[in-house]
Amino acid sequence: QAPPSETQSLLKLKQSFKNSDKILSSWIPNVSPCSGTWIGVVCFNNIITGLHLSDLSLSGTIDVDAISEIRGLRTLSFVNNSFTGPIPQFNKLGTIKSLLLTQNQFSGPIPQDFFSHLNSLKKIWFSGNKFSGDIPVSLTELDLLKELHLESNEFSGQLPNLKQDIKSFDVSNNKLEGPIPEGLSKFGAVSFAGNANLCGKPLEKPCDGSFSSYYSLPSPETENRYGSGWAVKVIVILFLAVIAAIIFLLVKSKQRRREDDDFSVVSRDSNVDEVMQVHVPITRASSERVGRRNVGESSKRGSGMGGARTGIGDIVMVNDEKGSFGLQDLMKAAAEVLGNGGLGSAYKAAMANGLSVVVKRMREMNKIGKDVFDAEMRQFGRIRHTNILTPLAYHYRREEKLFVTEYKPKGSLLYVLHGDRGTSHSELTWPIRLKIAKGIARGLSFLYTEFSTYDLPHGNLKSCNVLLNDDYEPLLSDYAFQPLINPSVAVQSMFAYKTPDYIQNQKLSQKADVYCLGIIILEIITGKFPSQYHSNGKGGTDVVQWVLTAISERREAELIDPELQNNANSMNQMLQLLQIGAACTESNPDQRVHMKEAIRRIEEVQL
Ligand SMILES: Nc1ncnc2c1ncn2[C@@H]1O[C@H](COP(=O)(O)OP(=O)(O)OP(=O)(O)O)[C@@H](O)[C@H]1O
Repeated sequence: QAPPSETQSLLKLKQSFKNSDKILSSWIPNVSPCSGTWIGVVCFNNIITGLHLSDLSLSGTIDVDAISEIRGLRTLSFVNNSFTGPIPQFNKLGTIKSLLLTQNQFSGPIPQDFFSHLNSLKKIWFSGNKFSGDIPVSLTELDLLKELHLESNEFSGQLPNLKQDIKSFDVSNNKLEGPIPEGLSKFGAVSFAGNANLCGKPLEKPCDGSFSSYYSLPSPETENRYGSGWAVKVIVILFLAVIAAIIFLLVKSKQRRREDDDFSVVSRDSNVDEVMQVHVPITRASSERVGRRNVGESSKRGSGMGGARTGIGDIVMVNDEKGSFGLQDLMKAAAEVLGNGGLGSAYKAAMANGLSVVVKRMREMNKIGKDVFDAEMRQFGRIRHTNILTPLAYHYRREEKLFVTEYKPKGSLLYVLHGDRGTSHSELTWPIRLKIAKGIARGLSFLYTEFSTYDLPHGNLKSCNVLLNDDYEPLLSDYAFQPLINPSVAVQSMFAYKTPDYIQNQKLSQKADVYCLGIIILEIITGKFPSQYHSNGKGGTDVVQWVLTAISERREAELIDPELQNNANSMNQMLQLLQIGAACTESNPDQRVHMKEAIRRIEEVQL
């Protein structure tokens, strides 16, 4: 039991939030916060060690005094909520190790001495807010700091000289300027991208004379040694280099403006944008409601200027097994909105040559340079496996990337399992469901070889990312994206980040993919929509908990989808698959089966 005073503190904290009555309805006085029922409260040996209040749409104020009364608290997460205003006084929480505020609307400067008494801090994630002003210099005092994520804010000024042994670092997309301190130059250029005035290693932009104030001027001794003639030569060379850089940038920006214009048809069609706000993941009818339209029709600018100037080069084909197409073909295609997922919006384009494709506008991949993106896409384009959806083409712009795949008329496993309960659903017999489970396992086995060095060879495995061929052979999509996506967005939109591994310990390994596989298996066998797919956990069935309880009470048979009842002879095999799903969703990743073992066990299940 947690001390009663700490229960009171949490209830005080709850009061400080808006709308918490519903969202934190599980926080009630007569039940211990460590009973396992209080949403977001993490305990170890009945000591409250973490508050993981992510993805809950919380807003209002945060009663930091109440939090400071919880003595064992080490992790505080408010990731992806709606808090606004200046940073709360978290600097009162002297023993905190992880402070995660990513994706809120916090704004304004952070006091320079904010971190001075937070000596235990290891992880600071403030990305995706509106923090401004200088990055606090007191960060340099945090000896234990391992992860610092400040990307996508409005920080300005110079980077402090951080000398700690930081493992994960990102300040991209701010307004920082000046040289990158030597201790930080070990991080890749993507960690600094989107700051127009940063210079030095690892950016390709050397610090020129305009930043001379950041460097010590040559000492009189050096002056004497080389003489003033040497200084004049350096100044002339620098001057010429600056002129050359300006000409280069002018030419580049002209080119970029042209690329932007070329793509105006697809990316700036205001009507398409408007309807793409609607999230329509399950019913196919929803796309029909939105209606059909020729994408090129609604934008004069696009059908005119874009059409005349663009060539096939605007779309880069990485796999031409279905034939080649260009931007013009896409512009003339009839478009239907399919949905607006976490990584971007998707629409179907039916081209005149009979080929229908899905164009996915990927948001928040702006960390990636064109060359790296091109190399990744070409690697994806070379994949040939029965259970993997190979992309056809891509389009790269700085602010937006498009990803084109073949349209699969049967839709996703999510749609077939839970969508309009039409004929497709009744076709989901036990043999078909087992075929789907085995196909998913084979696709994963392939990805685990092809992307074996990735932390997350899939990373976004869920039933809407399992498409079905006409014969129900499954095809995995949206795989291996993690290295391409801005971390703050990955946290919000990739399903691996919704696993207990990440929610409780902010750690991700290949075991997170195993957990996601487990959810799909339980979904296939129970026919239930997993509550895990909702970011606030509301709606659907908590399949993991339901299966765990039923197995411990030896009521497994009740879990099988009633629509599979007439496959009674295969009951043992269904229970065998259910047990694999349960093993994959074991909450402790160390005790969870490995992907290889899970795949082997799925392959063993007989009809
Ligand atoms: N190639 C495809 N053929 C047919 N339907 C597709 C195809 N690709 C995606 N879809 C469907 O279009 C809808 C929108 O897809 P999208 O990938 O944008 O979002 P999502 O899968 O719901 O979420 P996320 O972005 O997290 O993967 C989904 O229902 C998906 O199953």
